[in-house]
Amino acid sequence: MPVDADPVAERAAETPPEADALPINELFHSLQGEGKLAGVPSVFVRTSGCNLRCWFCDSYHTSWEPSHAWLTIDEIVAEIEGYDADHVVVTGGEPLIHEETVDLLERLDERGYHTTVETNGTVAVDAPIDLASVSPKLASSTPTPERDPTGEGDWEQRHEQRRLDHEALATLVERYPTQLKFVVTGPDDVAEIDRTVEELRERTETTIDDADVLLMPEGQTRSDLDETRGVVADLALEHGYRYTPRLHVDLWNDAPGT
Ligand SMILES: C[S@@+](CC[C@H](N)C(=O)[O-])C[C@H]1O[C@@H](n2cnc3c(N)ncnc32)[C@H](O)[C@@H]1O
Ligand SMILES: Nc1nc2[nH]cc(C(=O)O)c2c(=O)[nH]1
Ligand code: SF4
Ligand SMILES: [Mg+2]
Repeated sequence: MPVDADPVAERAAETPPEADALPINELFHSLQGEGKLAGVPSVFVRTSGCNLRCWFCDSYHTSWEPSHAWLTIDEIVAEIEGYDADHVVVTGGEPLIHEETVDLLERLDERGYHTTVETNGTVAVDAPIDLASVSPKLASSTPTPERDPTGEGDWEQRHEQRRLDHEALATLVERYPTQLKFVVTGPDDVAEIDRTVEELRERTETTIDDADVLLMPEGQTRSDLDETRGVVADLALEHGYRYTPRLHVDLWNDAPGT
């Protein structure tokens, strides 16, 4: 359920409290829609704020136009404990730009939760993470002036400079069980996926199987996915990578809190 419609929002501070806190855009219970754990009931904690600006970002209100309430780590943990779930997905925005995300992950680990972190792979942290769900951003994600949803085009260069950090990616792959989940817009993306995976294999001792490389169709809505999912499934088959659906979009389209 989005924070705006949640009772927590009524208690939540609009400015950062003194205690350890995170800017939270939404906190809800759903089925993990993406990746190796697709279908698993999970609590989602969505932080606000991102260091990138993908033109296609399906969480516009955490990146292009961030909005949030400040919740203390205590409040977030209490809210999570109110659901009957043992999996927690920490996402954003980019959750790893906030130091306090590490504190949240430590508290969840102490309580025995399985944690997945959805990250763009540009920030390496040291935290108890059970699955690093890393989604490195390809050139096709860059907000060129024609694609920038605000029409300004002023994030193009910053996004381009930051989107791939091979050192951070290698650290994440070495530290955590990892899935590499690439958003695919079409066949032209595959060459950059091949190069990125190769570069990573050269930088790390850790084995990266093709089955750990997931191709996910770009699409914020069912009708977007109607255009992309077949093409991306065929690319996965052709190149030996894994396909991941966007189960939540198939089930609930682009409804918030799903
Ligand atoms: C909103 S992001 C938040 C986490 C992190 N910033 C990242 O990009 O990995 C959550 C996931 O949604 C994916 N995503 C965002 N917009 C998408 C779109 N239009 N189509 C498919 N996947 C998308 C991201 O690549 C990432 O795997
Ligand atoms: N159901 C559901 N599964 C998801 N897996 C990753 C998500 C994300 O936004 O990070 C997401 C999401 O927003 N909803
Ligand atoms: S990195 Fe993630 S949250 Fe940031 S703009 Fe891209 S998809 Fe959105
Ligand atoms: Mg999402």
